Amino acid sequence: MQVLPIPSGATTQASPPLGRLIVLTGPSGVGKGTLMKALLQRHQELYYSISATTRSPRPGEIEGKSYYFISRSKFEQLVAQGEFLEWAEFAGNYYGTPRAAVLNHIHSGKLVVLEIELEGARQIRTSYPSALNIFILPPSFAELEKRIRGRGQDSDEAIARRLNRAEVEIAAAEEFDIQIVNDDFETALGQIEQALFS
Ligand SMILES: Nc1ncnc2c1ncn2[C@@H]1O[C@H](COP(=O)(O)OP(=O)(O)OP(=O)(O)O)[C@@H](O)[C@H]1O
Ligand SMILES: Nc1nc2c(ncn2[C@@H]2O[C@H](COP(=O)(O)O)[C@@H](O)[C@H]2O)c(=O)[nH]1
Repeated sequence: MQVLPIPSGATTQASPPLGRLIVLTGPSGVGKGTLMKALLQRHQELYYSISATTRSPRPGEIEGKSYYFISRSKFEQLVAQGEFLEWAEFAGNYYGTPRAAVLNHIHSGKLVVLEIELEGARQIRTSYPSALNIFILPPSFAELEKRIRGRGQDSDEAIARRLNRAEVEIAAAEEFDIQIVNDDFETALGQIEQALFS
């Protein structure tokens, strides 16, 4: 399995600095996407990997910007072709990180950020030990449920599936390099910035 090199800190003209893979994971509804959006607004040098999914678009989501929305058969074909860096089934749909774009940006020296669920984050941790893995926690389970419901974009059934899965995901937080509680938004964002840039 291919392992991404870690930036050495020492750079020469012959070998430009290599980028790094950053993974943001945590339960659905904890605020990963909102944190990611704010991070990308503040740091335009970051490259955000757009995932492929078999989930239907939510109102306002844009093809090629929010996700690449594809059929299950197309997704399975891409899996068979080795086109994903990682992939997983979550709450009844497939999600995956397109491999080529991520590797190209890493090799051109970018910090590449992924926002993915637990199983995919575990795959990245195994395949790319040099990746920085950040786990986002809610201040409480009740607040997590409030946020998922308040988002108002999933059916009751989808919310129930996500909350069931959230218990398993939260129990895995310590597997990752850094744990950040997204209680006060600006504090959590500052902690992510500190992890990335200091
Ligand atoms: N610190 C915070 N305090 C209160 N609400 C928050 C906070 N951070 C995010 N939220 C809200 O929580 C809801 C869920 O956030 P978001 O969609 O970013 O979660 P997510 O982890 O990306 O979910 P998913 O993994 O399902 O995509 C949104 O309505 C968002 O505005
Ligand atoms: N393993 C992967 N998980 C991904 C990817 N893209 C998004 N996700 C995660 O899926 C859930 C559900 O997302 P939603 O948009 O339906 O709410 C959430 O935890 C995302 O972070 C991916 O490429 N691989």
